[in-house]
Amino acid sequence: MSATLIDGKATSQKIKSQIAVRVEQLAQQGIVPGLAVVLIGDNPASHTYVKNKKKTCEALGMRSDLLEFPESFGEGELLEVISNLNNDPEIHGILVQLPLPGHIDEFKVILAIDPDKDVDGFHPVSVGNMMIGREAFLPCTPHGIMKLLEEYHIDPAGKHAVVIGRSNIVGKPAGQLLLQRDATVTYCHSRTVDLAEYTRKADILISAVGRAKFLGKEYIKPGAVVIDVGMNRDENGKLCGDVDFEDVLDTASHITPVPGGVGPMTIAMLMENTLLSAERGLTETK
Ligand SMILES: NC(=O)C1=CN([C@@H]2O[C@H](COP(=O)(O)OP(=O)(O)OC[C@H]3O[C@@H](n4cnc5c(N)ncnc54)[C@H](OP(=O)(O)O)[C@@H]3O)[C@@H](O)[C@H]2O)C=CC1
Ligand SMILES: Nc1nc(=O)c2c([nH]1)NC[C@@H]1CN(c3ccc(C(=O)N[C@@H](CCC(=O)O)C(=O)O)cc3)C=[N+]21
Ligand SMILES: [Mg+2]
Repeated sequence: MSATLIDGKATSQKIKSQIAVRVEQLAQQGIVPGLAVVLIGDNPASHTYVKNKKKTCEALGMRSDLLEFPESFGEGELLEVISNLNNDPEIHGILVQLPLPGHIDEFKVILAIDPDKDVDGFHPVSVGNMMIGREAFLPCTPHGIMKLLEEYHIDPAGKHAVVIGRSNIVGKPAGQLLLQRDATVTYCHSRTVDLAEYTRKADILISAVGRAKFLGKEYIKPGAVVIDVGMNRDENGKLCGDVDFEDVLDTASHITPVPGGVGPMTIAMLMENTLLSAERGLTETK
């Protein structure tokens, strides 16, 4: 039996068409959701993602400003850019593409973003609100994963979810959102002893490691749902995930492809957060 493909591309299209309707409703009130993407340096992968975000914004009738600066851009200058965006009423969302050059303190930069415009969900206020189950901008990749599970009627309640990776932007919040949906959650990371011992007990396996074809079928419990967050290049330079897709196809019950799985959902959730921010501006006076 071959696993069911979890189609992130199709699911993200569906979500984006719903977003487009709401963008149109806002337009009738003279509001255009605006996202500012700040990109420092010339990491080619970052450029691809950022272009993707801009294209999607425009397709949905949203405004997207790309602010590009050289690798040598100073921390103080960046903080000033953010302060200006915080005060710009036409900007509803601010995304600073990570990673930042080594001379810039990432935490300081995230802290400078107005939590009301924190569409990445990386600000400690957003993280804290998410942790205690209050309203917050949810981090896009973990939120996208939850939407995929929902779309495929996979209820995490009572399941054992194993998350490989504990970064602040993917692994850690992914485990939290699964916990909120009543999964029993195990985190694994580079210091985990005998990884397969854990992953073979996973009903839902989330891999956010960043190593090409890291997981073969010996890591997978028969019938498991496999969510592959990894974005890697294989030996031929082709985009691939952490999971050896072909190898696990007969073991897993569901699997996300790379590309076409989690990635497109991340972008869709970013658009949704930006829209939500613009909609909130209507009901709140500041
Ligand atoms: N599809 C999408 O939308 C997105 C995809 N990505 C991709 O997801 C991947 C992860 O991203 P990110 O979380 O930012 O990456 P990080 O490098 O920040 O985190 C990687 C995690 O994997 C763990 N790890 C590394 N080696 C092993 C190992 N041998 N066994 C078990 N765990 C290990 C690390 O452990 P430790 O903490 O101990 O170092 C760390 O927690 C990347 O490929 C990235 O490109 C990222 C964001 C969005
Ligand atoms: N502040 C910040 N926020 C982020 O959300 C953020 C970031 N920094 N830094 C980098 C990571 C990575 N990330 C991806 C988003 C979309 C795809 C995506 O669309 N992937 C497509 C393929 C893209 C391609 O063809 O290259 C897919 O999987 O189908 C991938 C990766 C967001 N990130
Ligand atoms: Mg840095």
